[in-house]
Amino acid sequence: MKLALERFPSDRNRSLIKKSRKTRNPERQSDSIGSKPALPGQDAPILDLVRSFSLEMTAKDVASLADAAPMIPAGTPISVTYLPGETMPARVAAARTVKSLGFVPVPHISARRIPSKDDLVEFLTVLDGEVGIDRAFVIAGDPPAPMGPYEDALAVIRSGLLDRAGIGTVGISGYPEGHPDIGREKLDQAMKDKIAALAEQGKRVEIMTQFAFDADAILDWLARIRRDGVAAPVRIGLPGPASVGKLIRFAARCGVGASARVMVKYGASITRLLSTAGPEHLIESLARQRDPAIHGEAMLHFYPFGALVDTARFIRSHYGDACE
Ligand SMILES: NC(=O)C1=CN([C@@H]2O[C@H](COP(=O)(O)OP(=O)(O)OC[C@H]3O[C@@H](n4cnc5c(N)ncnc54)[C@H](O)[C@@H]3O)[C@@H](O)[C@H]2O)C=CC1
Ligand SMILES: Nc1nc(=O)c2c([nH]1)NC[C@@H]1CN(c3ccc(C(=O)N[C@@H](CCC(=O)O)C(=O)O)cc3)CN21
Repeated sequence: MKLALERFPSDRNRSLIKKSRKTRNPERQSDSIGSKPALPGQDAPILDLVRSFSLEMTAKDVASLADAAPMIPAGTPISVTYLPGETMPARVAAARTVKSLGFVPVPHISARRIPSKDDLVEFLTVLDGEVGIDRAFVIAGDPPAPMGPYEDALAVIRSGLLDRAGIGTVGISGYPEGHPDIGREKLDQAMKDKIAALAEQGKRVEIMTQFAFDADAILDWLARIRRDGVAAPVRIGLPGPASVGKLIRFAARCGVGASARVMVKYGASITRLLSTAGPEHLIESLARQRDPAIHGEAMLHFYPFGALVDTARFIRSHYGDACE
């Protein structure tokens, strides 16, 4: 906690930054008397949405997290993805780095990738003993069949092992655009079952969604799960700034829709694969259209896809006031 706070601009500097933001462009300021905000990205609906955002990293991103840390607010939850080909010690080391830099580690547990109960116990015991965690995210994982005893996220939750590591808040998945291999009814049922099982264990639940590019799909899905009685806070997954080629590659790999229509709306030029596209238009649309009475509690969860520094810089430069 201390480290990240120390890396923050001092209060004096912060007020200078705010002042310079306000006075940087007086013409734009006077525009804001009309319907347009003074600085895009710095008005209340957008800041409300961006505030309390979370991030994702892989075990490979440890070095870049140290570089990104000064730009990330202390206490930000940072998920550590459970990728194949990364070792358990590397995942634990990543969680330890997250914590030592003043953030909140959210290790992922990929049910289908856990070879045995002993492996899960060991992972959780080491996380508890060497890092100290309050949160985890439980996901089935991409393997078409389980590699060990856990068929899905519910099986990990029902194992009761999360208790041993002192985990109080458990993240589960959400799919604003559905899942290519799992039907909507099955996904809805799984979400309800996981929430019920976690409630029985006295755990807090947070839904962290698969990333998506389309504000309408996200808001429709949010409205639908709220109508179905799901009240848990939702972290809306969205990509950090990345080349259009990378966005399309990750979308294909993760089963996320990236139609030409949606990508153009997102602000990505699909004929320019090397150009960079960020989520600023998506965030703007979400902020303008969302209504807490319909969509419930919603925050943002950024997937940097290996570019943590770029994502942290993007958030700070576009939405600096949400980082205070
Ligand atoms: N949202 C994200 O960030 C990530 C999503 N995934 C994807 O999420 C899938 C499902 O994970 P959860 O939402 O936690 O599901 P879940 O554990 O809640 O399971 C929901 C239902 O789908 C079935 N199922 C689970 N994984 C499946 C798969 N790969 N293929 C076919 N059926 C499957 C389960 O048996 C269960 O009936 C993973 O398989 C993977 O494709 C994987 C990694 C990260
Ligand atoms: N169905 C599904 N499967 C997944 O594995 C998955 C999702 N969905 N949704 C998003 C998360 C985030 N995931 C990832 C996967 C890889 C990197 C990553 O950093 N990969 C490269 C570097 C990036 C690059 O290819 O340029 C690496 O070095 O491993 C990040 C996030 C995987 N995830």
